Amino acid sequence: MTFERTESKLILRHTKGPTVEILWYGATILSWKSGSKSNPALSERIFVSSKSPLDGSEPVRGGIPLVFPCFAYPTHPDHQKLGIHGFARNEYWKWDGNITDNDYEISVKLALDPVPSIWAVYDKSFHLDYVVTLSEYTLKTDLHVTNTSAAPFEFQALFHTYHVCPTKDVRIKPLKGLTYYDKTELIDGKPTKRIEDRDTVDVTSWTDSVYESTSGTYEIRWPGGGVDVTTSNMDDLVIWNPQAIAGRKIAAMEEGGWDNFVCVEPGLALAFETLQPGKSWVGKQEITVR
Ligand SMILES: O=P(O)(O)OC[C@H]1O[C@@H](O)[C@H](O)[C@@H](O)[C@@H]1O
Repeated sequence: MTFERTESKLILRHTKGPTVEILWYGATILSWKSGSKSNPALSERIFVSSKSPLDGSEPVRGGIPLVFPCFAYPTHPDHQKLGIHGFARNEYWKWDGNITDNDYEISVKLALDPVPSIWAVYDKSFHLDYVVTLSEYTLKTDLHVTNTSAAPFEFQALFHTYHVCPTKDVRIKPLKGLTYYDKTELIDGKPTKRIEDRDTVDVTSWTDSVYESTSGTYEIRWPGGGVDVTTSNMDDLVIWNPQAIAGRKIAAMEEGGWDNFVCVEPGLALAFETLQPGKSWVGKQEITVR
């Protein structure tokens, strides 16, 4: 078990072989190599476009970008100066310690506090902790939000996880019966509200769906593989894949990249969480290779 801090990233190494790489920029998880119980060979579980800059000039196109304090373009009056998905994914995070380091798991903490570039666009005082834990077949991400200001504030948060998979074959469940907002079909600029009637959801065409009040436990499967995702305090789930039609408009997306991932994004994406002064909130994601 060990971890290594370089100028650009933090690397975790589990004694059984799995590794995780976290960029200081955005605290973005860039890589998770893990085997599974049925196939111990290590393979990459997180997609990053080969065209993505990793130098802090723009958010990583892939990985697990952290979305805070607004999901998508801002709608809340407190967020009007923010860009899409807020600022957490495009600020440099700081090392905040090694929590556990044993044969079972290794766990580290990164932190983000307001800096002038954040104060310029957001006037709430906050503290973010990001705890990343690696065990043999599982990656856990915990985002802690603390209100360090004198008044309540409202926020959204989300793990924008790009799972490596064969896009045409991947299926996600259980989402049947849930209300979702389809952002690929706008009516008067608003996503179309639908009820999911499929047992399993695919991303064989351009998909940008925000599911409301989800179960918090998901199965992502493709022939010969898959992952299980469990979450805590993340009420909604976004399923996104741009396919060629929207993917070719993204400069940092490699040609055909959309064939190799699905974004399954647990978060608070629709309503806002209210946090009282001095209080903390924790949102969690746990991904286990099948
Ligand atoms: O291009 P970005 O800012 O990384 O966002 C990618 C996608 O992120 C998803 O979460 C949104 O639902 C999509 O609408 C958006 O296109």
